[in-house]
Amino acid sequence: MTHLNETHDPALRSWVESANQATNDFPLQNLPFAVFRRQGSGEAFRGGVAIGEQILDLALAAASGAFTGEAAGALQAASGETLNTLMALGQPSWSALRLALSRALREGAAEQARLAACLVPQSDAEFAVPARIGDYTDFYTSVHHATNIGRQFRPDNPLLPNFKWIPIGYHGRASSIKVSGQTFPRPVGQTLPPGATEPTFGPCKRLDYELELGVFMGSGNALGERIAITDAEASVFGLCLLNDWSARDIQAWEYQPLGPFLSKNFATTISPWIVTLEALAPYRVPFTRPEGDPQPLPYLDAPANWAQGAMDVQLEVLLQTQAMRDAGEDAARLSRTSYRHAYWTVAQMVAHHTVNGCNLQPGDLLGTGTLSGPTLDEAGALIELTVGGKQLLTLPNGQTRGYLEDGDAVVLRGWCEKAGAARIGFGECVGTVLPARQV
Ligand SMILES: O=C(O)/C=C/C(=O)CC(=O)CC(=O)O
Ligand SMILES: [Ca+2]
Ligand SMILES: [Mg+2]
Repeated sequence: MTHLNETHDPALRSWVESANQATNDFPLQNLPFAVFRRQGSGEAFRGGVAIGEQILDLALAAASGAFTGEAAGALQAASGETLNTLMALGQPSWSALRLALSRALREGAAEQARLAACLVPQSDAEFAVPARIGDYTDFYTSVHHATNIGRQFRPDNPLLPNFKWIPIGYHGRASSIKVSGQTFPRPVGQTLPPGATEPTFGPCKRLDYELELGVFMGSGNALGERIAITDAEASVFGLCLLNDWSARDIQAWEYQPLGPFLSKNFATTISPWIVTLEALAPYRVPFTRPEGDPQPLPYLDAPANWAQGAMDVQLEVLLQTQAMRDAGEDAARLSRTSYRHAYWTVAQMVAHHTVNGCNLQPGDLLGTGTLSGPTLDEAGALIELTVGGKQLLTLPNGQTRGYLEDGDAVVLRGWCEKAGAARIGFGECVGTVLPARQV
């Protein structure tokens, strides 16, 4: 599955000075992809790779003839308005491009003069959704989230018996996925007030976020074929941050028997940067299950999945209210966890999704599901942190929250760090709630 190579060497330094700062999300060992243009320029969007505080413009780099061979083909494929063409090329091409970028951005590289002319400061850039997302599926891979939220929705039966056998998911909505910076009006819809027998219509009163990672598919599979668990990771292009905004009161009324519908399809926000699985290789950790839990069925089981199927990605959620923004106060942290606690891995999600011959295509997006850790302060949604809105959170400025209010901005962050490896980060995923439209 994952192999460390020269691109992971923590001693590597870049001629882009800002990439060498220890706290930076985008050192030479990361090299995540986005689609960007200069803010307000009206230029075409094109692929870019983060390096320190800069973006290497991949269209300009391709035009400069910087690379040869497979890396040059991959660079060309990353020059368009979406990364789908690059994603479709497959893992050997992504890896060839990563190696060429790593070498060309290193201190002393012969390409420095040519590529220095292809840098755009991130502070001058605006981003787009990095791929044309044909389909979006959201999984439910955290047993802690499933148990906590199950207590709210199904007090008698919080964790349904299929959870430990099937990576549960629902088909989401691709059209309302937007990039970090998204604003959206509070959704309106039907809800059943407590004790009532008939629903009412109006603005959502229980608006929530969900802390997730998004999985961008690369090469995918043909209709009727399946991706074996042992091939699954090679078909994945990379990971981003994902906020699956959720209207809990709408959800509670509509979700049986077919699952979430209008409660989750009004907005989904993703981070601009996609961190490749190759960049995440140093942060792979063993996948574990509690003693006595079922062995996965054979199509969901592989030795490599146990050995290093999980990933230690640190995650946090922060909130900045309108009052905090007006007072110039930073966002306050609500919770922190790690992706390593997931009950199903990326490889299991892909193997399961395709086992019936369903085709995943380049640019398709899978959500991991809400990533809650084992303790309640590691929860990835307000419905868990506030126990259904009943135990209010107090923010540093004294404001309290059960669910989200208008003007609230939710910030997701992700990063990996440990001794002996370079720290790499995902940047941020920010979205802001606006007042509901007139109903
Ligand atoms: O347990 C339920 O009925 C509902 C669960 C969710 O709302 C979560 C969902 O979107 C999947 C996830 O994020 O884990
Ligand atoms: Ca979700
Ligand atoms: Mg959503």
